[in-house]
Amino acid sequence: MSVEVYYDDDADLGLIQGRTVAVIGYGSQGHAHALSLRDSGVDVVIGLPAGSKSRPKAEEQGLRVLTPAEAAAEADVIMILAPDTAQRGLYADSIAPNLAPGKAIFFGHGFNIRYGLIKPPADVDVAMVAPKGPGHLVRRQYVDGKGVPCLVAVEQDASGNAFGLALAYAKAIGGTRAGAIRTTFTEETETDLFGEQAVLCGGAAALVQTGFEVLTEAGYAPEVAYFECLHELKLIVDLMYEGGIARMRYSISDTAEYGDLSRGPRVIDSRVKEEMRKILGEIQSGEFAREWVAEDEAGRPNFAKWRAEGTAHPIEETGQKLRAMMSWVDRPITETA
Ligand SMILES: NC(=O)C1=CN([C@@H]2O[C@H](COP(=O)(O)OP(=O)(O)OC[C@H]3O[C@@H](n4cnc5c(N)ncnc54)[C@H](OP(=O)(O)O)[C@@H]3O)[C@@H](O)[C@H]2O)C=CC1
Ligand SMILES: CC[C@](O)(C(C)=O)C(=O)O
Ligand SMILES: [Mg+2]
Ligand SMILES: [Mg+2]
Repeated sequence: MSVEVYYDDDADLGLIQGRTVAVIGYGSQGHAHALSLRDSGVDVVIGLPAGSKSRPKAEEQGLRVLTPAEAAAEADVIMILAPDTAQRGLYADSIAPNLAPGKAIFFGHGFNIRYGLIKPPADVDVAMVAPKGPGHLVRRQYVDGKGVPCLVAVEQDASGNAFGLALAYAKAIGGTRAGAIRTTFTEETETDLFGEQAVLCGGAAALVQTGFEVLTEAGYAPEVAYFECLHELKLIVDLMYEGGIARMRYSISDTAEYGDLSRGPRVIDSRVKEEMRKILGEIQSGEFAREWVAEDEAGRPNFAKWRAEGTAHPIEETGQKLRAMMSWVDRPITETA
């Protein structure tokens, strides 16, 4: 592999155990980082606004909860795990006034640093520890004695040991058990945004909805269309996840494989690839970030409209009815470990 990968033996847990870490936000990532840091012997304090609905959850887990400003003032390392759009205001109001030389500010995603929305002073370390999985899986893996691979990056090395500190943090949440890959804020941010827009969320959701529409508009039963376009996707993705596209093709019938090889490139054709390049260009130029920040500042009118349209899509009603028949779909991955 051409990337640098670091494991438990490369990381010194002592570097983080001697510090107080403020985890700002207690959602998907925040709860996983905070609980695993604590279980790794790190002094943890949670930063949440007074009215936050996450407060009772953190307190029930025995964590000390302060306001973001109070937590940032106490901490040596401040991990920002609030929503990306909240981070700029949070930083200006609560974090920046409580930074001091020698402190470190950490992120779980590089958006605000990459697009210059947060500009920390030169005398603090700026690093990222970004698990490549949802927070609930990060926590579940840690509890099981395993880990989710992490991306680790340093944007600013004021102390001279920012990378060591970030690796220690990754070890404390189980990341170096699986492997921590060194990257940059730019690479993590741009690839993360591209992946979620073009392939994982945007691309996959549009593919599923469009396939469902083509079948139902042609008169096929929505229930049958749901099974073919959404339900079985998990089976196929699980095969790819376990052994790549080759493993999936090995497992399916020859009829399916011939259809895949001969028809797939007609669906995802050169026009789609060109559109993907355009989307990547908008991410690289900052156009997407400017659009999203403006949309958020305007109260998210398009976001709300598109979200409502997605919820009203006929595939959702069909899916709700069918999932009620599936006794095994009863443990959402959002359940706390
Ligand atoms: N979801 C994931 O699996 C992944 C997320 N990331 C990154 O991790 C970061 C956190 O995302 P995620 O865990 O999904 O976020 P969530 O939306 O799950 O949780 C956000 C948390 O921040 C709190 N919060 C909201 N506003 C503020 C504020 N102004 N100050 C302090 N806390 C606030 C929320 O409290 P309340 O309950 O009151 O709303 C909630 O506890 C993001 O940068 C994201 O890109 C990276 C990899 C994967
Ligand atoms: C794929 C979506 C993601 O990038 C993630 C869970 O990694 C996100 O921003 O939520
Ligand atoms: Mg991601
Ligand atoms: Mg993302």
